[in-house]
Amino acid sequence: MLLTVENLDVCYGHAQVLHGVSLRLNEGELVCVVGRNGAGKTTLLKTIGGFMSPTSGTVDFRGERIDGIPLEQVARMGIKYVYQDKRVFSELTVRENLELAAYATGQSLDEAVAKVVAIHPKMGTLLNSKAKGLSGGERQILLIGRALVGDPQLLLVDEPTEGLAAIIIGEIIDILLKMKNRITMVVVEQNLSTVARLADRVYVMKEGVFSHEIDDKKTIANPSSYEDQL
Ligand SMILES: Nc1ncnc2c1ncn2[C@@H]1O[C@H](COP(=O)(O)OP(=O)(O)OP(=O)(O)O)[C@@H](O)[C@H]1O
Repeated sequence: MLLTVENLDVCYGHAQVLHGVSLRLNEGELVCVVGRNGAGKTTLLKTIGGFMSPTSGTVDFRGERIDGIPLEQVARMGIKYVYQDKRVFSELTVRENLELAAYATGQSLDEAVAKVVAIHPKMGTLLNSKAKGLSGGERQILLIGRALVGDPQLLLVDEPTEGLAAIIIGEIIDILLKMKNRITMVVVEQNLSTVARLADRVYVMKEGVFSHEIDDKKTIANPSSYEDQL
């Protein structure tokens, strides 16, 4: 098991948002977490990624406890978080955005550029463009490529298709499919047709609790069969 989350309780102040959440993830798997707005999906990713500490429960990564350890240490262990907000360093060029990621991980700029070009060759023609001029889809691709710099072992991807046009969503799904099996991923998604194409396993989150786990490929591919569980 690459990641084991056991009985996680997480609070913002006095408000408890996650209640006894447990999740396991094998190496190479792509697991989707689905649920309505406010269900607690982002909070779960933030807790795994070291941005928040649980009030109780544990997070184990490669057999080591990582809950409550400093964020930089979690990142160094090979867990990267792709934020929901699609924020890049907009005044910097694509190349400079990658340079920052390269610097932070000790990889060379060439290696960092190669990572993003490998998932989306067109990015090679945009290296000198300011990131603020990128489309929403290109920005998301830059963020995913940037997260791959340093060769993480686990990628936490928060709503990668949110706010994007259907044709771009298709491109993002193709990129995630290309990465599948090479890197283990937890992807939070509200768009069930995206989930149907991507997921090996699905957790349905409702009001801070995992209400269902779906591991049958046929069921996953037929989202209308589980949309009423959201
Ligand atoms: N910083 C915060 N302080 C207080 N409450 C918060 C904070 N962030 C989130 N919450 C609350 O925690 C609950 C879960 O939020 P979370 O963002 O994890 O849900 P989500 O399933 O990811 O939803 P979304 O799709 O809207 O991002 C919500 O009720 C939200 O209002």
